[in-house]
Amino acid sequence: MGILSGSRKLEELFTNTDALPTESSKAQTDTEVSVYELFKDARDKNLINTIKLNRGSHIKYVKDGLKGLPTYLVALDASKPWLCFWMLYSLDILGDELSQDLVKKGISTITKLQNPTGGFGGGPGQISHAAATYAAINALATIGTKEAYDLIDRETLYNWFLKLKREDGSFVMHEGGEVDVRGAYCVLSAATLTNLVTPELTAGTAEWIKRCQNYDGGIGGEPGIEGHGGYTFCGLAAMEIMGKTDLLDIPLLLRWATSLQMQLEGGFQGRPNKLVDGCYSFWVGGLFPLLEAIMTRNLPEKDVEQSNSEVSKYIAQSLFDREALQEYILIACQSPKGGLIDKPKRGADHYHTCYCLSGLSTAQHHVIYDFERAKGKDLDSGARSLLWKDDVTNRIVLGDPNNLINSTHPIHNVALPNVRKMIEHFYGERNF
Ligand SMILES: CC(C)=CCC/C(C)=C/CC/C(C)=C/COP(=O)(O)OP(=O)(O)O
Ligand SMILES: [Zn+2]
Repeated sequence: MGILSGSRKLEELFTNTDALPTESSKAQTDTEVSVYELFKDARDKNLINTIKLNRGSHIKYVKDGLKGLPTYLVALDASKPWLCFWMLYSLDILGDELSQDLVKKGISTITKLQNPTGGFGGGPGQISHAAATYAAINALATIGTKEAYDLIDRETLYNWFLKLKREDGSFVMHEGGEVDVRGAYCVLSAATLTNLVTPELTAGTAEWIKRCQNYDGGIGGEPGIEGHGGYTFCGLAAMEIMGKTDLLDIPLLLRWATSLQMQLEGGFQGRPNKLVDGCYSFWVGGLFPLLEAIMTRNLPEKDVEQSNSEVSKYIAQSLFDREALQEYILIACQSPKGGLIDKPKRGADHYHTCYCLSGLSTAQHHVIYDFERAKGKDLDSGARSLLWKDDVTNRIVLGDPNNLINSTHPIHNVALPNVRKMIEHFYGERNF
């Protein structure tokens, strides 16, 4: 179906029959057929304004998953920290307080994954991996207790980070492993939360990520590779951590990202001409708070001060269709059995549950960078991560007002207060 180049509400699709797919243009893929039918049904029953997030059944899905964790772990043997993160984060963002028992289990699972030579593996006895380490640190941030923070051996972690670093500034995913932009993001996100970002760690990395941006604006896994939402998020967030987004072509990236929101579904593709998938609600949807902050920061002073200026108003109104994304997630991505999904007719899994919820949170909240507080100060990456705040005056909650979930941090994808708590723990009192 046609690519949505501007913001177009699905509501418009429902009231304007010209905008609906015609016999000749509709039903090009199974996803489009299912989504079309689901949306038509929702329109016929006038459900859009009362549509509900099935919070209770998603919480139950995650909790049942936690009970069955030993079974999952056979199939997903190398993904233990990811499962911990996806599940604990999903509960947290849905507003379900983590029980003492869960906190204890989370800490004991992650303790067993830490290697004496630094970093965390995907399972006990497995070599350390950048993605597993990122997930372990995010899970510990979500648990949010002193015991969770203090299990991290920062000295060996830092030395291991340096072992992943290559001369050209890129990072491998594990010793002897493949290079890609996920490595830079995973290392720098984890290093920011644990106060380990140094000039030695970041030397050359921004220049290497710049080489991963393509002619169309998207960022690929490594230089010369097609851009993809997952890698683009990693590249942009890593650049933001280093304060080096000026090296990227931001207008081109913005154009690429906006073109991935589909008119029919309201959800995002991960790259042009591919299918919409619920997880890109975060990997692509999550680019917009970062892009908004970067563009606002780059505005000439007069546009910022003049709050009614066209350009700052345009940026503040959001760069993507926040309602259409919520429609896709709420109508097409909720499994009737609990948990969230890639697209209709697929089964739920914990990865899609986590990233559909992160995307929902990003669409509901307007999380902004407090650049006024940053002005004129030379802040480290931890201090900059603390400057993100939830602009409560600009929330959009589609359907039932109880659909509102907690806000997530645009760089780390951990609930905002948990990022604050962990940074305050590792950096001490921040004076700015
Ligand atoms: C922090 C971290 C580890 C981030 C991971 C980011 C992420 C989701 C990367 C995706 C990589 C990729 C090329 C998927 C394409 O799969 P596909 O061809 O099956 O999917 P597509 O058709 O939707 O492109
Ligand atoms: Zn997916």
